[in-house]
Parts: sequence; C-alpha cells; structure tokens
Amino acid sequence: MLKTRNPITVSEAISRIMKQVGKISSETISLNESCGRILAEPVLANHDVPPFHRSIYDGFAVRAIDTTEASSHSPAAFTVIDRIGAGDVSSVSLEENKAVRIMTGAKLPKEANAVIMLEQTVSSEHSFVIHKPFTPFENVSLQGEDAKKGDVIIEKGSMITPGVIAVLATFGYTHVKVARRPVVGVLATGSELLDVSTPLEPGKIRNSNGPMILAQLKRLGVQPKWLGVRADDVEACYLTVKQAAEVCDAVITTGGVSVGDFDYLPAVYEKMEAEVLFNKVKMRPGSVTTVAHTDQTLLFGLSGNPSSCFVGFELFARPALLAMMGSTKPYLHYAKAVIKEDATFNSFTQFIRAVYESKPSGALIAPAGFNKSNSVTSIARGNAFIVLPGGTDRIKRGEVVDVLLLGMDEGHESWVIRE
Ligand SMILES: Nc1nc2c(c(=O)[nH]1)N[C@H]1C(S)=C(S)[C@@H](COP(=O)(O)OP(=O)(O)OC[C@H]3O[C@@H](n4cnc5c(N)ncnc54)[C@H](O)[C@@H]3O)O[C@H]1N2
Ligand code: MOO
Ligand SMILES: [Mg+2]
Repeated sequence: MLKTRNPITVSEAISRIMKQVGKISSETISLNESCGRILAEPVLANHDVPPFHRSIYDGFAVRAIDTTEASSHSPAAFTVIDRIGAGDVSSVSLEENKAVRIMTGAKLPKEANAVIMLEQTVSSEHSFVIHKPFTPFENVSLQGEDAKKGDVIIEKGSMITPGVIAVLATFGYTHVKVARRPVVGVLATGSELLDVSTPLEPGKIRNSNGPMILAQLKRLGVQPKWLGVRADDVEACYLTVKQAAEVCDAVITTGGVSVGDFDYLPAVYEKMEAEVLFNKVKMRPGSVTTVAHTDQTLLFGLSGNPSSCFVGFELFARPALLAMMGSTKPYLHYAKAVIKEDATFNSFTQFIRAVYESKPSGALIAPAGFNKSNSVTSIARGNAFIVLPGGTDRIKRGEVVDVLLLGMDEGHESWVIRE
C-alpha cells in the first residue's frame, strides 16, 4: 500500500541535512592548485604589509621638515645624494635639504618621511627646487597600512579566490591547507535512459541529469565519481548505491524517488538501513526529493525530472557539500529583484528558474521559460531562482521578489559600465 509522505518546509529539510554533515579531513596542496578550494586554516599575516615604508611615486625622498618654508615665492632647494629603484636600499644618511631620488615601491631611506613627485619639482642633474611644503608621510605607503603582523586576513572556511591567492603569495605560503574534496558518487536511474552518444529510440530519452550533476559538482570544486546509469531494477540500484556509500562522502542519485511502481530509491534506502531524513518537501519543483544517510555517507535522492533534480542539488546537496568542506558560506547568494511577469500561485514554495539582470535602475527578474518540473531548457537559460513562498497570492508584474543567484563565479555577458 502507498505510504503517505509528510511534506516539510525547505528550511526544515536543509536543517535536517546540515545536522548530519560531518567535517571532512584536510590536505596540504600547492598554492597554484588551490583556487576554488576551501581554507582549512585561517591565513595569518606573518609580517606587516607593506613590510617597510615605501614610496608610492617616482620622485625624491626628503625630510618633510625641510619643506615647511617652501612656497611659490620662496622655493626650497635640495641636493640629490643617492638614487634608488624598487628593491634597492639606500644607506646614505639624509641631512638637511638633502634628497634621495627614489622610484615607486622603493624603501624610504632612514631619515626620510616624505616623497616629492618628479612632476612637483624643477630639477637639474643633482638638485631640484620645490614650491610647496610636504606633510610628514605624504606620498608614502606606511609599513603595516594594509595588514599588521598577526592579523587574521582570511578566515578558515573561506573559498580561495584569486585575491586570496595573492594574499597567500604575499606571505610566502607556497602550500596551503585546504579541505579535502569530497568524493561524490553520481548515479542516474531509469530504464528509459540512453547514453548521451546514443540515437533516440521510441520511449527513451537521453540521460541529461547525470552530466548536469557532474557539472554542478565540478562548479563546487567537488570530485565526482560517475557510477553510470542503472535501469529501474531494485537490486542493481541497491548494489550500486550501497557500494558507492562505502567509498564516497555522499551519493547522489537521480530518478526513482516518487511513488511509481518502478521508483526504487525508497526501497534501496530501506534495504541499506539508511535513515531517511525526509521524502517530501513543500517545494516546487523537487517535492519528492529524498535525503537519507548511513553512518558516514549522505544519500541525496534527487528527482528524475530535470528541473526538480537541478533545484534539489542547488538547495540541498550544494550547502551540504560546502559545509562538509568547512565553508562558512554554503548557501546560495540572496538578492531581491522586480519581477517582470505575473507569477501564478502554488501551495508549495516555488523555485522558478529565472533570468536575473542588474540594470542601473535596479535588478529585474523573469522566468527563464517553460516552468515545469520536467523542463530542461529553463535550467540552461536561467541564472537564478525566483523564490515564491507557498500560499502566496498571485504575484503581479512589478512586485519585488526574493531571488537566489546561481554560479556566482560566472561573469556578466558584456561590459555595462558607462564612463
Ligand atoms: N502519483 C504520483 N506521481 C508522481 C508524484 C506524486 O507525488 N504522486 N510526484 C511527481 C513529481 S512531483 C515528480 S518531480 C516526479 C518524480 O519522479 P522520480 O523522481 O521518481 O523520477 P522518475 O520517475 O524516475 O523520472 C521522472 C521524469 O524524469 C525523467 N528522467 C529521469 N531521469 C532522468 C535523467 N537522468 N535525465 C533526464 N530525464 C530524466 C524521466 O524520464 C521522467 O520523465 O514524479 C511525479 N509523479
Ligand atoms: O518533485 Mo516534483 O518536481 O515537485 O514536480
Ligand atoms: Mg518516478
């Protein structure tokens, strides 16, 4: 007999999953391999940045006190006693009205505390004059102004971006401790599924969810392990999921989670004695998404319908895998935008695949096309979800709605800044 399912809210579903997430071990990898990985330890400043007072211009290093009387009527004259470029250190001692010709990035000579730009001087070979005073530390980049030794620059659990790489390089980290990449098994179930390379046959479709999930995992920096396609056969699915659960940190399946005669994932979980966290969520698409776990492995039973599968991954698998790696920001970016079309009501919370665009007048969003669980094209066209709470009255064009942004590493399609 059909077992009734108890639908729970999306937030409750997420919270049940997150309670089961265990932290993965860490590994040390080389700096140049680390972009996109999650830091397993904070990045500490092991020296001041900059490490010394330095010139920010090409010019002359002087003592500010020697410039105080300079004016257009009464110029101050200086004698140049040394010349240094970035990387050089001057050993001269600066006395009254003496200067060192200095280039951008070079360490300030000991007694100097100001830099005069070349353009602010009238100079000859070994001397120059100025017509205005300079304040102490004018045109000087101060030691430690960007970071002080001992500061935590980047928190543990942050994703390594090109900027973080620059910070690591600044402090001489040739290697960095990051969370190991979870190994995630991916299985597509369905007797109707053909390999991508196969011509269509009556009643069959190509497996599009498998490659899609592999790509969603790669976007997170997770290591996918392709388990293949299995027909709707309880034994075959059971063996594959069970074996994968023994070696993977998580197993994601697609298809077979609803109540049909050949939907075997509920039976697979039962046979594995896995604890089912939920099997019905108050959301559209993806209401039949089922998540279970064994002692050490999370089992994501995503729906077979492409849009449901995609949404299920982004809402549930994504934060769990990021949290497993210790990420402090595992959830999708949130925004608000004005909806460009009327949207229809549903008793469950809707996650409509949508196109989000930022205009100078504000952010706009519109559904990305065919809005059904079985749509594949709207996934491709969308870059966000419109989130409409369950039970909302009809949303009218022009109203502000909640938005979740996808794939934030992706840039805008054109240069939109006006100068
Ligand atoms: N009596 C009921 N029927 C259904 C219910 C329900 O509550 N009661 N829920 C519906 C909802 S909602 C959804 S969503 C689907 C979920 O179905 P399953 O997760 O069991 O998935 P399948 O039945 O295996 O497939 C559904 C659909 O997706 C296609 N599919 C499957 N795998 C792939 C793949 N790898 N690539 C592309 N497309 C795939 C499959 O051919 C089906 O068309 O159940 C409803 N039914
Ligand atoms: O799980 Mo279904 O996608 O709610 O439509
Ligand atoms: Mg089904």
